Amino acid sequence: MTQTGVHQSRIRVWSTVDEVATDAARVAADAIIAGIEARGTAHVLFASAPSQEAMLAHLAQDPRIDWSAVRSLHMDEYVGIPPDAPQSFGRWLQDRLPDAALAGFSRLRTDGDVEAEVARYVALIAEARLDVTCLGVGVNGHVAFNEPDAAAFDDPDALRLVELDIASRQQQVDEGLFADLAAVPSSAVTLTVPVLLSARTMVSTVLGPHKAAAVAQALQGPVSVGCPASAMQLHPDAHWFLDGPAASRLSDAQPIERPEVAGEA
Ligand SMILES: O=C1O[C@H](COP(=O)(O)O)[C@@H](O)[C@H](O)[C@H]1O
Repeated sequence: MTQTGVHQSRIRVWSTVDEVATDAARVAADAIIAGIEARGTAHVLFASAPSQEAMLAHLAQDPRIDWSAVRSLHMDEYVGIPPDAPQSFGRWLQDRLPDAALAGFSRLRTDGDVEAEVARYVALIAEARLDVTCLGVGVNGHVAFNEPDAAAFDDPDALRLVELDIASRQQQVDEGLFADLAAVPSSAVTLTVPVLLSARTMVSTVLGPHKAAAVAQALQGPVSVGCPASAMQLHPDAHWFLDGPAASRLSDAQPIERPEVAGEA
């Protein structure tokens, strides 16, 4: 697939991180509430990343959400990381979900029998009807740990063991999560692209100038495993929430809402 600029993704650019986060959380909340209204329970897939911090803080405080009716899953985990390590994606999410959501949070543990844990999590995913995936994009265009040229958009597996791209590992250092490259695990388990995209709604929150190239490639480049985030062009209900620096390399190839510009909302 090499289509470019013909997709229906909604792109909104805001001036401040708080505005980005507020808008993204509102759309995620609407999808969660719709899931609860339709089926009594909503299933949400969360990324565990700094870009998601403010969005999740707003979402957690949304008084419209009955968190006891929300089933939360996460996307990926480093292989072998201790469950209480601050870099553990499962711990990151556990620390940020509201208390009422914790009973419904299924954590992916990789500190024991990884094969058995993958089988357990695959079964959970198979049962889930995902209402919304909340994610960001890596500097190299990865989503979860689906790395450029290693990801498959038609992957038959739901979860797989992957080696991390050097750019992904360096990103973790640059974000202050690990002291140096040697400290970043080299492998992880990740939900695959078809699973991420199986949610009814995609809420992609991307911040900062270091993401500008990946955002432009994802939204205005070809749909290609060279940029795994470009798969979102194929999703019928994908929403992108960007700050100005992250959006700085986008052209006007498709409509971009810029409510941060007075009078243009
Ligand atoms: O959703 C995701 O986004 C992050 C990129 O966000 P950042 O906050 O770390 O800059 C990505 O690394 C992660 O794998 C993905 O799941």
